Amino acid sequence: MLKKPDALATLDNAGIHRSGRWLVRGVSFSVDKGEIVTLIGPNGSGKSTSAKMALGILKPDEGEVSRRPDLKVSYVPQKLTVDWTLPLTVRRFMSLTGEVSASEADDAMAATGVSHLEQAEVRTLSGGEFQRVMLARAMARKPDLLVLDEPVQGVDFTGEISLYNLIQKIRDDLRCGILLISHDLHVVMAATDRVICLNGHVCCSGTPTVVASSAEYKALFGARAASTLAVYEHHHDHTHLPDGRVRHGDGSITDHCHPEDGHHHHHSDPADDHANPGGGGNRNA
Ligand SMILES: Nc1ncnc2c1ncn2[C@@H]1O[C@H](COP(=O)(O)OP(=O)(O)OP(=O)(O)O)[C@@H](O)[C@H]1O
Repeated sequence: MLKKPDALATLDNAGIHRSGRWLVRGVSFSVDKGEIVTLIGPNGSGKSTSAKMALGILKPDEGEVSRRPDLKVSYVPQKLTVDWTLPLTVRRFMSLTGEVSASEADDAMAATGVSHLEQAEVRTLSGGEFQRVMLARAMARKPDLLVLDEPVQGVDFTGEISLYNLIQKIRDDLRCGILLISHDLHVVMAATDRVICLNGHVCCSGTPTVVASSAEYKALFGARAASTLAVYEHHHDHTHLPDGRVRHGDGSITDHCHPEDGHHHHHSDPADDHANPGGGGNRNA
């Protein structure tokens, strides 16, 4: 594979062999500077294993993995092994490893909207607050490559949309590459440049639209899944006022948003509508 000058990490035909079997094999993809790459695939399909090769945590048993020299990576794993019975404030948690200065921690907490939680105990945080703190901690290190393993787990879907917006903002601010492992087969964030669909090997890859319409994706997940691969888009069609009322795009104000106005729905890419006749990729349907 020809190495691209902007590539931060490149997997070339990489495989991991454990306990007498290949966990993944023949995996090739790269993450470039400023790019968001999303890994999808069923449970056990090798998403985390592939991400760990990109990070350099796992060495491939065949094929090659290369990373830009001096690449700074931040990794938010799927699970943390921390003894949560110990009291630990968000502020302390931000700088546990000692790599982040107080002002870097301040900036990151402000960017992810968790400054007000500085003195809160980490174990008391809600799922969404915890994910934001994890993101703040990862971005404070100003990585070139940020790897997020299922960053929206335990987050409701309005929260998901705002987390996805936040991830996009981190990419834009830091100009870093982001490798995102998605917990949801059928929803990828709109800002994803490339989707890699894994099933022990790369099943198919490309833009979200290309992946949704590929025969391999349909064979793996079924035609129904293919017709519902939705792409998150955040439409600012109304704003929530502090008193709980809602101001709509046309300026009118109501007590709450109408269920039929598209609020909290996942919209598919308009360009994708032909592939998506079943209701605009609305996961609520
Ligand atoms: N050290 C190991 N030894 C043996 N098998 C392993 C090892 N690590 C992972 N596996 C197996 O490799 C496969 C791929 O695991 P991986 O965690 O990469 O999948 P995943 O796609 O991230 O899954 P999930 O969506 O469930 O998080 C799984 O079947 C897992 O049980």
